[in-house]
Formats: sequence, structure tokens, C-alpha cells
Amino acid sequence: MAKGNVLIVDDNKSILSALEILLSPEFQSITTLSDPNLIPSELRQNEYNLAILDMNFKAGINTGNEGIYWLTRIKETNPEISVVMITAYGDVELTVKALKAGATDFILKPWDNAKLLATLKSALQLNLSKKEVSQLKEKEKGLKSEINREQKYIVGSSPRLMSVLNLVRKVAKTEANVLITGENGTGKELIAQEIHRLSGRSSEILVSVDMGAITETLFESELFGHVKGAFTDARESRPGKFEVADKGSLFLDEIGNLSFHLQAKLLAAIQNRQISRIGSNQTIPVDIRLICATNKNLESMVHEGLFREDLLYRINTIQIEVPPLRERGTDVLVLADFFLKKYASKYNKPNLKINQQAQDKLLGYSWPGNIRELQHTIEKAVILSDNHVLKPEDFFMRPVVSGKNITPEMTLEEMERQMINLAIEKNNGNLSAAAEQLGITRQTLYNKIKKSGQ
Ligand SMILES: Nc1ncnc2c1ncn2[C@@H]1O[C@H](COP(=O)(O)OP(=O)(O)OP(=O)(O)O)[C@@H](O)[C@H]1O
Repeated sequence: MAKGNVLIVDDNKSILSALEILLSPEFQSITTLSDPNLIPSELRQNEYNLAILDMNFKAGINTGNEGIYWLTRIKETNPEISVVMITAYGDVELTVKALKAGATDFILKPWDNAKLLATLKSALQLNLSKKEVSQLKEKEKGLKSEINREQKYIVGSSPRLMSVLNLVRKVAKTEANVLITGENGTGKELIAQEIHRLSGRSSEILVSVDMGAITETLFESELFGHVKGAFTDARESRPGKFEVADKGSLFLDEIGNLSFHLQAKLLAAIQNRQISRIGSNQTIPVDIRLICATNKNLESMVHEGLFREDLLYRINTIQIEVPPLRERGTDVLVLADFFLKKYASKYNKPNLKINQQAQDKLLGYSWPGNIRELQHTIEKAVILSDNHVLKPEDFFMRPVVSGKNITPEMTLEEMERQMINLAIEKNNGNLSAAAEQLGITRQTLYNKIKKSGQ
């Protein structure tokens, strides 16, 4: 398809129609204006790559100053646009002035069609390259923050985590949209990064957007970008996250926090695989792999009328449920050891160990804030530790409000887990005391906790 939106401004209507006929088959769209006063509003409403501008507007006053005036206004509104001046005179001085003021090139009337086309095509190419450069700059920014983000490993070996990672490996290679669900701090973002890393798009960028942190007013500009002048603060044209993620992956975190009417806008972009920047009618195709995450139950939000069903079906081609830490058995200890090493080295406290009673306490706690909570708990313990051995009193966890009550609908396994949690809680995380209370050995209790992670 021909590329390029062209604006032609000349007060001579026969020139406008001659150019329109000549250029229509060569470019995507041609718009003509005989009144230059309409230029600013036209540029605000539509995105142009190329403007062809008459040098002389007032009949009889061929100073060209009006052309230079309008050229300056055009460049102020859209610095990337290529402007080609038309003049009937080979006035060198004026042409130099126009080129200095930012014109890309000029053509003399009467023109030679082939030459005119060649000039316009190279002016268009210049504009497209500038646009690519600004898009690359945004990508570079994203890549830099990606590089600065430390490489994170998915730690753990529980069967529950292994089955998630198996699924990740299978879906990563496909182009399927993935919805990652799970409680806060379970590692949903880490899973999204792993999907991107194992996908065919890994050499391209993964762009993350926290939908919970975007205000309603910034939503469109953040996701779809804007052109200069689209709103008061839009001093420069800027691509949005969809454009920046082009050819890569787009990770929309906390998608359940998006308001109902913004969900419709997001759906349109995902469905059509194209966006328009705010203030522009031009559509831009985007090639992205979509990964979303939420800690909410979107199905019940659909039933309550809070989440669009059509959007849910778009984003959840594959759903990956990340299990809470309390269902990952002894992964708690593996992760605790991993974070212990990390923070011992960060705070320069080598040879730190977690003693058996403290390990029991970590294992017996239900971790409502999941891995993030465990990470912070270990970091705090490392910072405050006075000697090499970390004991139960070095770990500060939130007091747990007793979980669900035992109900007739529960399975035997759920009841057992609930009894174990209550006993551990009652005995302040002391597994030996909890085991005694339950009438089983400490080893049996340990095995049961481990088994609950399967
Ligand atoms: N298996 C894991 N191994 C190592 N670190 C992990 C693991 N899972 C999570 N983490 C770490 O725990 C923290 C929380 O993980 P992450 O931000 O991915 O969770 P999330 O589910 O996206 O959280 P939220 O729902 O609050 O956005 C991060 O620092 C992450 O690196």
C-alpha cells in the first residue's frame, strides 16, 4: 500500500487539483487547502508526513514571506514533517531562507512530473526515518531499563511450580495471548518475563505497563501515544507503549483494575491490532504478543458487570494460575535460602544461617503476601541480625487471622491443611509443639506440609 499522508497548501485551486490528481495514486492520502489559515487546525486534527507549501500567497506580493511564515508555523506544530516549498521563481535567496527555516526541499513551477515525484518521495522517506528514530529512542529507553533490571531467577522445585513452568515453556513459543492469575507477590511478573524470554520475540523488547498505576486521563496517551499539540502538555509527539512494544511483547499488569469504559478502548486496540495516537486519525499497525496479569477473579468480575466478557475472552487464550507460596511446600525454605544469600551479600554479612526453629517458623507461616513478603521478611532479618545464626525471633511476620473455618463443603485434605495451619499458628510457628498438639510426629507434620505443595 502507498505510504504517506500529504497536505498541499496553495491558494491557486487549479494547482491544487492538478497536484491532487497526480499524487493520489502515489500516496496514502492527499488533503488540499487553499486557505493557509486552516493549516494549524488541520495539523492538530490529522497526522501528516509531508506538506507541499506555496511560497507566495497574496497575489501581487511575491516576497515569499508568507510561505516562510507558514513553514515556521508548520514546523512548530509538527517538527518531524517534511515540507517541500513550491515557487514560480528560482529566487535563490528566498529558497535558502526556506531551507534554513526547515524546508526539506523545493520545486519550481512549472514542474516536471517525474522530478516532482522523486523530490516528494525522498522527502517522505526523510520523514519516515525521523519517525523511526523517535520510536527507536523510546525503545532504547525501554531497553535500558530492561538491561538495568537485574536478571531474576525463578527459584523453587515444588511440583506446583514445576507444572506452571512446564505450561510456560509450552505456550511461550506460540503467539497465544496469556493471562497470568494469582495472589499478590506470587511472581506473576516473573512468569511474564519468562514467557517473553522463551518466545520467538526474545530479541525484541518486553514492555510492562502497570494498569493499576495509570490514571484515566493518561491511559490513552500512555498506551497509544499522542501527536504534538494534542493536549496542553503534549509538547512533542510521542509513541505509546503499544507502538514501542511493536514486534515484541506487551505486559499489562493488574488488568483487573482497568475501568469499564477504558476496557472498551483496550479491546479495540487488541482486536484490530492497530492504534491511533491521540490527536491523529492515522492508524498505525502494531504487532505485539499480549501477556496480562491480575490478582482478581475476572470471571466473577464479568458476572458482576465489572469486566467485559469480550475482553476476557481476548486476553485469556491460555490462563496460567501461579500458586500461592503456602501451596508450594518446602519451596519456602529454598526461597528463604536464596534471599538469605542475596541480602547477606548485599549487606555484607557473610556466613548467615537460619536455625531449625526459625526454618520451622517460616515453613509454618501462611505467607499471605507470598514471595514478596518472604523476601522482605528475610531482608529485614538480615539487616537486624547481630550474629551468624538467625533465630525465630529474628523473623517478624504479620499475625495471621485464622483462615477459613472448617465447613462441610471442604475436602478432607483442605480440612487437614486448615487444622495444621491452626496448630502452627497457635504454637507460634513451633513445628514440634504443633505436631505434639496434633498427635503426630514432627517428621509426619513436616511431610504433610511438604505434600501440601503438590
Ligand atoms: N520463584 C521465584 N523465585 C525468585 N524470586 C521470586 C519468585 N517469585 C517471585 N519472586 C520475587 O518476588 C517479588 C514479587 O514477584 P512479582 O512482582 O513477579 O509478583 P506479582 O505476582 O507480579 O505481584 P503483584 O501481583 O503484587 O504485582 C519479586 O521481587 C520477584 O522477583
